[in-house]
Amino acid sequence: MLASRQPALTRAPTGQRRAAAAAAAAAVPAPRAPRAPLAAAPVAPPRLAAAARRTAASALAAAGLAAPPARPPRRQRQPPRLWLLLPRAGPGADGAAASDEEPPMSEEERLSVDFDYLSNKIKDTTDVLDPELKGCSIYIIGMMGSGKSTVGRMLANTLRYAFFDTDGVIEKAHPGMSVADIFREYGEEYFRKCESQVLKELAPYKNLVVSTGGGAVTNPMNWSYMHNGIVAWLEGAPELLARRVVAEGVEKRPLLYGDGVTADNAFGVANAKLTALLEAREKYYENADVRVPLSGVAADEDRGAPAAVVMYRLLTRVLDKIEATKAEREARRTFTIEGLAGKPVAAGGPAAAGEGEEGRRQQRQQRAEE
Ligand SMILES: Nc1ncnc2c1ncn2[C@@H]1O[C@H](COP(=O)(O)OP(=O)(O)O)[C@@H](O)[C@H]1O
Ligand SMILES: O=C(O)C1=C[C@@H](OP(=O)(O)O)[C@@H](O)[C@H](O)C1
Repeated sequence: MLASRQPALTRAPTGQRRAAAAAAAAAVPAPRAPRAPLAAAPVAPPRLAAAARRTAASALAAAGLAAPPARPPRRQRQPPRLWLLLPRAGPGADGAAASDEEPPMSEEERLSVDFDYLSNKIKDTTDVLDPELKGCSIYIIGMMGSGKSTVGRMLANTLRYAFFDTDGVIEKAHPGMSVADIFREYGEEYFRKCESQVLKELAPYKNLVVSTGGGAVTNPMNWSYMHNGIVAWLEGAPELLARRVVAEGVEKRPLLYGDGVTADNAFGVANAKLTALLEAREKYYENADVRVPLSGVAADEDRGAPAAVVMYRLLTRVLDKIEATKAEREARRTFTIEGLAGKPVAAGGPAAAGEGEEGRRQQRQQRAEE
């Protein structure tokens, strides 16, 4: 097995190392066969995909995390019940009821206040995206507090994917220790090795949503793992992120906490550190396949868009990306040759323009036009 051939967590004390290796082995079984990178990867045979789903579910159970619900037939799916998270639509939300004085509600605002509207949009987008994704995993990157874990969990439920949070997996491999404890006890370098190991072991699997730690993007090896799936960057202003991490308690995030941080200066310190970190890391985040803005409109301007809206934005951007990639591939496959009266020709020349009777008819017509 991968974990036993290659000690996963090399610097922990022996007892912990054994526990960590066992947890890592339980969390991520060895891949059966090496996988090609995403762009070239064929869809896994159904049995392999089902096996990956099963192993991911049992890995979750082994890690003490809730397994995703069994996947019901697509047609029986209900939209997620999110109305506790979002205010119900007010007057004017349906556009028609808006009075003359009220300006019409923008699409973005409507998504934030009209649960039924958002819910239908999520369902429609998921129905189109699902067959296009073909089980391709999604990796979520972004700074601390951008909502990677919150949105990732929601996304996994929506896509019926298994969910992994790299910080969470590392904590499970170190029973009783938080990320902050691991930083304090073994140092950041050790933590980064664990982070890489988790990404490496998850990389061969499909049907996963993986929320990464904010610093995972700085290691180039991690990109080689994450590029087995689609990488989405949750992009938000440091001030918004600082408000969130302070509200949650900065002690949880060792890079924002330390001597001299008090309740009074926590926001200022977090804001300054997040600003500096973002400046240093932006060039890495920019390698993402899709960028998902966190900005909110109207009443959400200060707190950012609700998590369900962020997830919807992510879904639409992933779909756009897949469609753009397909169109690009198609454009590369067909091109025109001067003198052929602007007729598109498939890659490989006129002989490859088409197959069967229609292909032969096209070739006859091209020859006649020449
Ligand atoms: N869209 C959102 N709107 C409001 N609060 C959010 C949103 N997304 C996340 N949060 C809150 O921000 C904090 C950090 O979120 P989390 O998902 O842990 O971020 P990350 O995993 O990127 O560090 C949590 O308290 C979470 O509840
Ligand atoms: O930005 C970073 O370097 C870190 C982000 C944290 O994860 P979140 O982004 O989930 O807070 C965690 O991995 C660790 O504290 C380091």
